Amino acid sequence: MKRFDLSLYLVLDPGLCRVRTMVETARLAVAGGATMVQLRDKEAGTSGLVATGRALMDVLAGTGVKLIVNDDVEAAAAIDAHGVHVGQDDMPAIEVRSRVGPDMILGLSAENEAAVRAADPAMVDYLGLGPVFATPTKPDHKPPIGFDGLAQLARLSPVPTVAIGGLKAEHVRSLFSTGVDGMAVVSAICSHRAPDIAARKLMAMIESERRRRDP
Ligand SMILES: Cc1ncc(COP(=O)(O)OP(=O)(O)O)c(N)n1
Ligand SMILES: Cc1nc(C(=O)O)sc1CCOP(=O)(O)O
Ligand SMILES: [Mg+2]
Repeated sequence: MKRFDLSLYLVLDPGLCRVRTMVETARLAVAGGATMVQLRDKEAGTSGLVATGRALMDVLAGTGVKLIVNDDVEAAAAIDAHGVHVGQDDMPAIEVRSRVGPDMILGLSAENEAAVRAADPAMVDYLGLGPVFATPTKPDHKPPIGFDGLAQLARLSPVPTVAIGGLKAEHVRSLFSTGVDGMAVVSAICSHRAPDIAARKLMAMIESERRRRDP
């Protein structure tokens, strides 16, 4: 049984971390309550990802927070990361699974019903659903699905789900009423002047929303 908590999923972006390194941003965000971290750096190449990924693994050691590597299966294996995340246009999940073995967490993006229905729970551990809203963080994003589309996809999913795309603190209540298991953010934490404060506020809102729904 793989253990991971999608509640507050930080996706790192070196451009948006601005004054801090991704490693320092992750350290602060986890101190504030982030439950999962993804290393996403489109420019780094495998060797750059491996260097940053190893430093992230050091920072996350003992916290229980999982490190997921975006796109690059080779880097994920070299880092001995906890998992890898791929999209519909990346290496197919079945091939990723055959390369990383049964124990690594495998996340897959899904933006429509067909993609959710095609997800095989024997291969995939969670789905990233979105974008919920348009976002400048990923200029090539697919059409936004909104909360209604998100609720429909979450209902159909055979595995836990995390929503992504344009999500901020003011969305927590509506977001968790769709049935998703977590909220993935880039700018809401990376671009904040204090990533620990941003994460603490988001996590407090998530926990309060969960208590309200399930007292
Ligand atoms: C948690 C999560 N969900 C979705 C994505 C997007 O993945 P993908 O569609 O492969 O796009 P890129 O991130 O590779 O640009 C994600 N990274 N994380
Ligand atoms: C990495 C990513 N994937 C998306 C998808 O829709 O699959 S949207 C996105 C970027 C989300 O950034 P922000 O929280 O700053 O809006
Ligand atoms: Mg990808």
